[in-house]
Amino acid sequence: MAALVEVEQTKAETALEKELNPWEAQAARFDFAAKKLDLDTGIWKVLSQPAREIIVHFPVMMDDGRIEVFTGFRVQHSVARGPAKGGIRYAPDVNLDEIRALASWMTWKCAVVNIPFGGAKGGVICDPKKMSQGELERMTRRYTAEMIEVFGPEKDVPAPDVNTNEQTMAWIMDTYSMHMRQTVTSVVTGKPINIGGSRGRSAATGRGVSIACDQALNYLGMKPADCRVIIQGFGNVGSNAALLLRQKGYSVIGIAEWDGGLFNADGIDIPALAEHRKKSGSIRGFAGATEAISDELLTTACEILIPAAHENVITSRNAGAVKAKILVEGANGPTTPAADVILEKSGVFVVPDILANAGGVTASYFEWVQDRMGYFWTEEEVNDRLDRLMVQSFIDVIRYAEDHGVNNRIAAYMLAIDRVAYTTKQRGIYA
Ligand SMILES: NC(=O)C1=CN([C@@H]2O[C@H](COP(=O)(O)OP(=O)(O)OC[C@H]3O[C@@H](n4cnc5c(N)ncnc54)[C@H](O)[C@@H]3O)[C@@H](O)[C@H]2O)C=CC1
Ligand SMILES: O=C(O)CCC(=O)C(=O)O
Repeated sequence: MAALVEVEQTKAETALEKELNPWEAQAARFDFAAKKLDLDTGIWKVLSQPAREIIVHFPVMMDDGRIEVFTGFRVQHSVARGPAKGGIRYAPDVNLDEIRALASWMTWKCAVVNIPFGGAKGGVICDPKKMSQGELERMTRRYTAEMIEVFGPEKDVPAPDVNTNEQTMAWIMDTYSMHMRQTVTSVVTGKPINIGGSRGRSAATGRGVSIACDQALNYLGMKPADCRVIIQGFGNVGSNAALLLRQKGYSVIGIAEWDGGLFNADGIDIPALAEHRKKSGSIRGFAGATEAISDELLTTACEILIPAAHENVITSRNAGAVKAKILVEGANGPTTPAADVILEKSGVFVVPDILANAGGVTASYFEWVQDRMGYFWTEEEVNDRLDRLMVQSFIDVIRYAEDHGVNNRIAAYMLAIDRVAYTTKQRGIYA
């Protein structure tokens, strides 16, 4: 048994040197952190695989009368600490390895912020940009019906992720409730407020990212007024982080989107940009900044870089050119293990995804709690609790990094694995 771990851990160290897909990247970091923790071999085996993987192929009637068959996934990595929790994404390139990685990151993320959930993620292979609202609704409802035994307030609680939103969650909640013959609001989080959503949830991931920036600055002895910020992705996470950071006195000088970037050395008027995007559907053509090449913004001089779009954008190809002092990962898995090695050598302070973007699931936890007690908090109450939890989690990760002499990412994994392993052992494994 010990020999198996040694072989796997040597593999992990080698894997940290080359580019990996998100699931391999997760596994390499998990193995590396597990080795540092001297994790029991049996528990290592339990936590190195997802507990459940569900794949469904289901028909949807398209607007023109055609029948299309879509493939959907739900992966539950762990339910040791509570019901599985995690978002659902819609994109053409969704695949099982990606969903596996995202599910396991949810396990670690919930453990880092110490909320009573396990980890899951779902996805459907589709191109939402090419689908009507009606098609999206029918696809969402059928996907939910296929997952009716999988989802549940005590089993698995979905939330929004890339290309899904409050409306998607409302459809899931309604479909689930139809099958249960009663309204079950706590089956999803990230819902509209009038049907059991929480105040503060829609902006919570961006808010958490902004708190992570404040904490990093505090730790490094820097001030918001001296900070230029560049953000990749102006969706839920990126736009809310940008709005809040600007309010706090940071200067957001660059925004990178899939169809082009914007740059203004004096700072971009973010509320005006959000309004422009709402009206035109794109950040392009915004009068308050000059056009920039999206990929080049990742390596433009700034104090804080926030990838908030998707995985594997900071790789061994561009990590050496990153000029930011601080990398705050709004997206899940934006940095590859090979890039980690380069960033560490150049002294970039990394706030890893499983800490930096944990504000969303934390507010989801608050929403689930409020739904179950049927009593709702003010936005101020939600934000105060979120703030306290994010600050404490940041302190916990930094302390772990200092105590164990590891970087912040490995520290966050170690802290999370330690908590999940403890609970897994405590619950026992006999059926
Ligand atoms: N929504 C949430 O509460 C949470 C989201 N995340 C992660 O944050 C990231 C973004 O998620 P959301 O903001 O929810 O998704 P979203 O769908 O609202 O926004 C994503 C944005 O990224 C842009 N984008 C796509 N490809 C791009 C590219 N190549 N370059 C630049 N921009 C690009 C899209 O146009 C869109 O504006 C994902 O990694 C997601 O898993 C993490 C924690 C919670
Ligand atoms: O709010 C949630 O439950 C999960 C959000 C999510 O998908 C994530 O943190 O990656």
